[in-house]
Amino acid sequence: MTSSMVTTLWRENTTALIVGVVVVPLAAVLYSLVSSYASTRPYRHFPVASTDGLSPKDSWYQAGSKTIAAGLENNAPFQVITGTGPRIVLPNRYADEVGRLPNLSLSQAFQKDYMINLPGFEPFATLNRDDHFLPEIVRTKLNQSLGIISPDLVEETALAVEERLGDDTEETHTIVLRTEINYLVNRIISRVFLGPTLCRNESWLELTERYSTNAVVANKILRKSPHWARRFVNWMLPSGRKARQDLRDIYALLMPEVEKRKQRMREELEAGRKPPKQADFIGWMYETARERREDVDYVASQIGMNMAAMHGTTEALCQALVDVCVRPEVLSALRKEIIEVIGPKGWSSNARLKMRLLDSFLKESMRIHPHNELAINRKVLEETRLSDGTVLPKDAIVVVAAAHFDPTVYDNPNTFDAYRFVREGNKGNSQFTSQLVATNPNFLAFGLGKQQCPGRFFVAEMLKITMSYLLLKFDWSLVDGQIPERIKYETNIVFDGAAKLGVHRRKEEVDVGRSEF
Ligand code: HEM
Repeated sequence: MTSSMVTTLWRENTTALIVGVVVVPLAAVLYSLVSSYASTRPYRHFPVASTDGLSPKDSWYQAGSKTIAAGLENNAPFQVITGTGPRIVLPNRYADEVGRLPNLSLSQAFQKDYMINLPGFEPFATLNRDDHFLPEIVRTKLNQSLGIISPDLVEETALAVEERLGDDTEETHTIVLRTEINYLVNRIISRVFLGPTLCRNESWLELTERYSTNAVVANKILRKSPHWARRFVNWMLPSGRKARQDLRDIYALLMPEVEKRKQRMREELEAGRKPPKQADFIGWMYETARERREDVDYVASQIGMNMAAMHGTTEALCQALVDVCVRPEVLSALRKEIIEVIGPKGWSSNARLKMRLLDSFLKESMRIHPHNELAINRKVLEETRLSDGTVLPKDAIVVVAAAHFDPTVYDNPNTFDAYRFVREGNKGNSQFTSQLVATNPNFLAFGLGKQQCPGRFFVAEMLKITMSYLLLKFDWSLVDGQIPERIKYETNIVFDGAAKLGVHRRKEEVDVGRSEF
């Protein structure tokens, strides 16, 4: 090798080294910083809300509700600065219009909030696919199978309640509210999605609960971390590591079942037979994916679906029980209605529709204790001009404020009135619009418009069956007169994990486990 060749080789190696060690990482960091800045920069033309002299971001994290209230004082669109970037908040009068706009996306708004590109968050990614794979299965397969699902709901509720709360105890005992209700809901939902064997498999129930807790904790921390550092933070975080391990364990547990069910469906479909009419979420996913010729991560999708179904239902059921404890005068009226409806023949397909007071009570409970103060979370896919001229920039995230406490919408909005929606249903033609499952700008617990919650019919059925059980078979009481605390995070509100309720077995007046569907 000549000396000039050696020099050239040295130069090239050095250049490669500089490019590899300095330029590429620097460019990556710069790119991250620029995209991080771009995604967190406030939008032009929308005032930024804050309160208590805090910076906008601290104001959002430390006083989310007050920040929203401060912003709404001018009754015009404004923005808040969250950990995942600015968000435009629209007063409630925009709800109808925003719900109907075609170029806004719920899934894309959630993709940003739920770190879908990071390892360990795959179930959130499947839930929020752009092609609406899971919501479509709920809308088509699940909702059309409600008739065949109800007997399973009744049976699993009976078994799970008896196992967890006991059947013959004479003493009042205390339960950790969220833990018990979450177990019941997970088990009942898993019965419908996965059948009677897996839904009683303790490893499945434990792992799904643990994964969702770890993933939610990790997500909260990641939202507060700088955009560019999230991949690294996720790698180091104990909750992130645990969530990834939980996920690996769930894959090991569920994958053989997925293969078995896919095989069964394949055989049915290839033989030209219609798959049997039964609740089987994996089978439904297989059928839908086959029609669309798509690849699906069945395990991640199943967990994503369980989480979507479990979270709101657990909070709603916990809240309903607390509301019963605080308002014992409503309890006897609720029991009377349940006995009248299911007493003669047990559960039947239209029992749910006949429980008008329970329906109104549950709706009032969700109105007055919303799980989130903001609704209709959407990403703007194309610059959009609203009817009053407000321009929503492309890629902006928008949300709409609820009107649950607006005195022009609800009489005495701060008073819990179990009969509120029964009365409303008695007026004119509003029997349907006053039901728990009805969505409108005045009641946003299930969102509104094209992407409103497709699981709400299933929720209504499930809540009525479980509440009937829990109210006829048990008396409920506050522990030391303390109303269980709810914790606010940004504008989300959830029950404290340590909150407790007293429970005492009572003699039910009718056999609440009987059904004739
Ligand atoms: C009390 C319980 C529940 C509450 C409060 C609740 C609430 C919500 C809300 C607020 C949304 C967003 C809607 C929007 O922005 O317009 C949503 C979406 C969704 N919910 Fe529920 N939900 C509950 C239970 C369930 C259940 C049991 C299921 C499944 C069986 C489910 C499946 C979904 C799905 C798939 C979406 C996404 C819809 C889409 O992207 O088009 N939810 N839910």
